[in-house]
Amino acid sequence: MAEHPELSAQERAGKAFPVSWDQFHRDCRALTWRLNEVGPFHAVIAITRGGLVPAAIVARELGVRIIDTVCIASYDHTKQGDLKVLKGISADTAKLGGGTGKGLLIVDDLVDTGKTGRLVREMIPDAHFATVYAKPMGRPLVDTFITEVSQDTWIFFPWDTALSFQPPIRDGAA
Ligand SMILES: O=P(O)(O)OC[C@H]1O[C@H](OP(=O)(O)OP(=O)(O)O)[C@H](O)[C@@H]1O
Ligand SMILES: Nc1nc2[nH]cnc2c(=O)[nH]1
Ligand SMILES: [Mg+2]
Repeated sequence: MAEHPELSAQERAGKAFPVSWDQFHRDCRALTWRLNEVGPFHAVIAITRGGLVPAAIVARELGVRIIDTVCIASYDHTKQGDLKVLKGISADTAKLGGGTGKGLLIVDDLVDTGKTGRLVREMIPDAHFATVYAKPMGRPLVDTFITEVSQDTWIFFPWDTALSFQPPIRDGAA
């Protein structure tokens, strides 16, 4: 990853993994089937912003109505900078997790390098950490995930993309 610092993470990734709304919903439901065996959970904590969408689906399926956020900014589109915690978990949620996060479920869309996940884990080490997708570097940080993609893959989420014309494969389309 560090060989071409001038390139964005997406440019270094090379491979594209586009995910449709339909596929994402399906993968979130598959994630919930696994989490249902681990819970129950007192609350769901979404790592914003990407974690908001899976958190809504997972919380609906698990019947959890207490949803909190940890707001972290790092990637400026596709370049990762220093992580900034803009908002931590609320005092009410921290109390539900006994201070260490026991019985709390952290949800994010993906782990890549694992930097974001590691930061949140440090805040509440006993919480369960679930993501929909995982890349090898971040995978050891996650307790439950659905699909692993290679480190050189960039995942395109449906809220970041739109339908557009693609040239035929014969003419050089990816
Ligand atoms: O494992 P890492 O290398 O830390 O990367 C994973 C994080 O990167 C993305 O968030 P991003 O910082 O792009 O913010 P966003 O969720 O607001 O889009 C993604 O949603 C994860 O939270
Ligand atoms: N959309 C998106 N954001 C990321 N942030 C870190 N890795 C990724 C990725 O593969 N896709
Ligand atoms: Mg994110």
